[in-house]
Amino acid sequence: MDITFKDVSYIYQANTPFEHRALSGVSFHIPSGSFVAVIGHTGSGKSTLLQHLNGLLRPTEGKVMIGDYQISAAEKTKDIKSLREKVGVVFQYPEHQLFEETVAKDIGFGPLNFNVEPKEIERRTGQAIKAVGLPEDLLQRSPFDLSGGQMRRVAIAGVLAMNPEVLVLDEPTAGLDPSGQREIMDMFSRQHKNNNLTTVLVTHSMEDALRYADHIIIMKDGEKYMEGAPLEVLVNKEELQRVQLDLPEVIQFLHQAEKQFGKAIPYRKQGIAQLAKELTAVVKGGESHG
Ligand SMILES: Nc1ncnc2c1ncn2[C@@H]1O[C@H](COP(=O)(O)OP(=O)(O)OP(=O)(O)O)[C@@H](O)[C@H]1O
Repeated sequence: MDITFKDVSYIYQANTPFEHRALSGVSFHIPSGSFVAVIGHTGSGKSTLLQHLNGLLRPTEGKVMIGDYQISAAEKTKDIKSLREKVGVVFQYPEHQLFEETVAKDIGFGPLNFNVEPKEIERRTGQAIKAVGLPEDLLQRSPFDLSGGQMRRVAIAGVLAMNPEVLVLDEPTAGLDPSGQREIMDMFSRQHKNNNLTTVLVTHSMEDALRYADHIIIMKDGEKYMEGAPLEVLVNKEELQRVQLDLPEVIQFLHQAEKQFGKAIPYRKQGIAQLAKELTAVVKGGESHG
């Protein structure tokens, strides 16, 4: 589904002494099928922005459009329940929301709420647990007997079992070990491609933004600071430093190599082995030319 923000502002606790403007005049368009990373310093408004995507928050000013749904302060959104069926949100630390007696019931909770038939719930539950890389024999266990990483996967499986068209991910790998982080992000990337999803990821990892996203939105103090293709936005050291963000490590490395060997190696998301080859060629080229 296409996602459009038109001059969206959001004020927490408006008209109280605690009023806080978390978003100011934010506009962007995400075409259906995109994988977008939203990055920005702590408090820049990323989570607030995400919560507009399934109508959990309504803009104080402006308008959010998701497919045919419109969310604004002025009008009531038609059929918000069906919007929530289509937009799956993985909140930060989603395992804190597990509560059922069995893993199967937790994964099937969302579809059950949307009146999906029991046979279909069973089918989706089986599919979702496999998708997150857990064995089916965990289905009858209590989610509270599992490890933290397994609980995270169960919570994610619950979102996948809704068969969403839009996947909204708020730092979904926070607190996992590095191999778990990579597995989960690769799984989201597969889901995105195989199910033709529109994915919006909030992350503090510049590496993940570079590796997985095809479009980047950078937030600063509640405003959109920059947006564009990863290889335009994430290579701009000065602009990133202004919002206290670092270049992704691979870009830092290539900048350093350029300083050292006097020749730039353009980054095109080539893998480590290919980069090593290109770097070797630069080093050897340097040697052979004296
Ligand atoms: N319920 C709330 N009431 C008042 N202010 C809030 C509320 N939730 C968030 N804020 C404020 O709104 C601003 C934006 O918060 P938000 O959580 O969207 O930022 P963020 O970029 O997601 O931060 P982080 O990276 O730390 O998760 C912050 O200044 C925050 O303190």
